[in-house]
Amino acid sequence: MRLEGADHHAEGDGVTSIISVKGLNKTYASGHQALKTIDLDIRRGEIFALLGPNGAGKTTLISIICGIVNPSQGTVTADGHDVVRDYRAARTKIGLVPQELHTDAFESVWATVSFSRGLFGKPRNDALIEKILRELSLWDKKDSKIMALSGGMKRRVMIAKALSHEPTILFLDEPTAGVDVELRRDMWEMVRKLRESGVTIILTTHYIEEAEEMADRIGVINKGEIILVEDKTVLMRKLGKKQLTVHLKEPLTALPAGLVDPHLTLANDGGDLVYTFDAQAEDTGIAELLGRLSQHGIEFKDLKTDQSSLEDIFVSLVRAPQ
Ligand SMILES: Nc1ncnc2c1ncn2[C@@H]1O[C@H](COP(=O)(O)OP(=O)(O)OP(=O)(O)O)[C@@H](O)[C@H]1O
Repeated sequence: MRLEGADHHAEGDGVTSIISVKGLNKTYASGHQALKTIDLDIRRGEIFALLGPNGAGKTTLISIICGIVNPSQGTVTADGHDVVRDYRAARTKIGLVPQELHTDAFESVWATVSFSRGLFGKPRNDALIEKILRELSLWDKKDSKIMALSGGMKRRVMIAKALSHEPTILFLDEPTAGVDVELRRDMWEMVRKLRESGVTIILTTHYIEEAEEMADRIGVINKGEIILVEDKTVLMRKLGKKQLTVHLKEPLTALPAGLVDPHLTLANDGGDLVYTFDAQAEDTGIAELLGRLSQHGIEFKDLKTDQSSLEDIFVSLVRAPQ
């Protein structure tokens, strides 16, 4: 679907940013500092995945951008509007799909979605609601009561509601939590279609595979700080390691002295030698390793290489001492 409002705001370096977060701090009344000086730009038209362990501050950050929680310090603009000073204008640019599905179970899909548009003070637009429902494969359910829908359909209704006032920014908080694999793939497809229509999408997820599959850029938040923002492909190239597993003919109880190397470990009760190397390096060291194995009379049955996943990268990032 084509949504309006594609006016551009320069980010300075030529890339246009739709959300700009500057010096954002949040300390709750309890004294807990949930966000520590966050600076973040979301580019217009991208799918941005925000990853972080439980309690890292994802919900706090999203809630501030959506104007639900007030910042202690700093500023946020959403599509050119300050989210505090210009709350109403900023809020109309944003659609939020929360994790919990709370809609009136007794209402029809049509009524739920069109009522939501009205809440933003937008005039009735049946053609638009029809378009949204068709895009989300909900059109034949338009007269169904929400309670009669499957979990996957209810989620679509939440997305339709969030899109009903034609936002340019869509937040999806854990869009596929508790959804089965097939539905998850459908959801990914739908999110891609939305992006093609010009909506900027920010999603939080616990399924790293989801970020790996969908995101253009990835931000990692840990203990209230953004510790990394990077293009997904660059991130995986830069931080990704490869592993070569050598399945040995005869298991080893220990590495021979001449083979001791920080990149080499024994696994699988001595049946495998695991060599970790930098896939980007000019010389991976594999040829030399195989030479050394033959010098020590170590024979192998098979070789296998694996690329570390985004999950491995994420775990190593949030575990690293800050
Ligand atoms: N209203 C509040 N008052 C006090 N502390 C809060 C409040 N809301 C959140 N926190 C605390 O702020 C920190 C960040 O919470 P937040 O919900 O933003 O994290 P999160 O990354 O979204 O976590 P999750 O993945 O578990 O939803 C946590 O330590 C949380 O306990």
